Amino acid sequence: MLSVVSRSLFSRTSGLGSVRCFSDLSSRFEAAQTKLNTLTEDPGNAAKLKIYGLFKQANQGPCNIPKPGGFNFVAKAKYDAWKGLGDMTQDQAKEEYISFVAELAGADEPSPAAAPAAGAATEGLDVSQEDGVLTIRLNRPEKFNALTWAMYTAIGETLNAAAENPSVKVAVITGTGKWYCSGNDLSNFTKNMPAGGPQEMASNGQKVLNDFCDAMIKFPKPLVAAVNGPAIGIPVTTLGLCDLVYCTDNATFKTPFVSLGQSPEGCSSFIFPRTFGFAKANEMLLTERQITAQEACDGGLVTRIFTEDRFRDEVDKVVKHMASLPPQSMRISKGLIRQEVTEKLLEVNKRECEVLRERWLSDECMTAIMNFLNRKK
Ligand SMILES: CCCCC/C=C/CC(=O)SCCNC(=O)CCNC(=O)[C@H](O)C(C)(C)COP(=O)(O)OP(=O)(O)OC[C@H]1O[C@@H](n2cnc3c(N)ncnc32)[C@H](O)[C@@H]1OP(=O)(O)O
Repeated sequence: MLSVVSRSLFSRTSGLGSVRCFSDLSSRFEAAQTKLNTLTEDPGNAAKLKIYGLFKQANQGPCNIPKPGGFNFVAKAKYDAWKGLGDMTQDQAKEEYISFVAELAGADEPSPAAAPAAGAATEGLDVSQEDGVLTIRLNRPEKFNALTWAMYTAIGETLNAAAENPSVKVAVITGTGKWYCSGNDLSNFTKNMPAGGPQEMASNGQKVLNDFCDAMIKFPKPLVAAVNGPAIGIPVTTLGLCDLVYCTDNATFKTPFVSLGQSPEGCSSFIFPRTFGFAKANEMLLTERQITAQEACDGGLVTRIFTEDRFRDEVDKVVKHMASLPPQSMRISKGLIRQEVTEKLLEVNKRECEVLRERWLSDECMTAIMNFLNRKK
């Protein structure tokens, strides 16, 4: 019977590395070792063996010792924990070690992943994390999940925190109820009127939107949109900033910026022509035609379509699989895929927000907004 893996083993795997490295990964690895020593709860044998194996792999690479013989069950358990990591690279083992310690530390105290809880404290937003998957859920179904300024800010801050939190491997944005999101809450323009009047409101809105889209552009891990129903406006345009987009077969996509006296945002002025081609992009951005899930998938904006009854399970399968993969390789791969466009998207976002600031002060926009808000009177 495997005797309890001694705490001394545990402490041996958490001593500070003798070689002081100065790469980011090495310093995060060293910090994780320090963190391990502060845990107050014994994580159990399985966790200690996992830590041991990852520590050996991180420092020495694949297991290079003979299997212990006889009745030394602890030595055999340690050998198996190390050998079982196969040819995982030292960097991957460091990342896994960091993530696992963050998860163990999460049991002791709020990990940076809990920082998104701030998002959860935002009305209309639920933020949760499980098995490395951070879920940002738009939750104001009575308004078809329309986005308030506070929601934009909280989503951006949540993504920025998750970017630096090793226990978050993948982020998902989705909606509650029948709608994914009906876009910017058009009452934002009246509810956010500061003492400085429309000029100050427009400048504030410009920063809120710019920071929100920048957070999506810069997010270094897989960002997945789970489009659970119809979408209008910014939730449609920012799909181009996501790495994977799944939708239900009843989802529809519409971008009515011109009729609202506004202009494209979410980098759609750059991404849509390159996704759909100019003719189809113009049909969306200028004629405002609503397109179906199939058209969005055929056009390359949507990765895959699922029927409503299978949607959540199918998306869960994909995101949990990605969350189980080596995080360093995932981060590097996404960086390579995005490397040509990231700087460009930051520039495009800045320009689109500058133009929108001017649009929000225009008579065309104010008239359109008032017409919407007064339409039921
Ligand atoms: C920081 C600033 C960032 C700015 C970024 C800019 C982004 C650009 C955009 O997003 S443009 C797109 C904006 N969205 C829209 O134009 C959609 C407006 N809504 C509608 O057209 C309709 O409400 C509908 C088609 C979504 C649904 O119509 P339906 O008739 O089925 O239902 P209601 O109209 O009665 O809606 C139910 C209640 O939900 C409220 N609501 C829905 N969407 C919005 C919205 N975007 N803003 C504000 N409120 C919205 C609607 O007012 C109803 O509420 P009520 O019951 O209190 O009247």
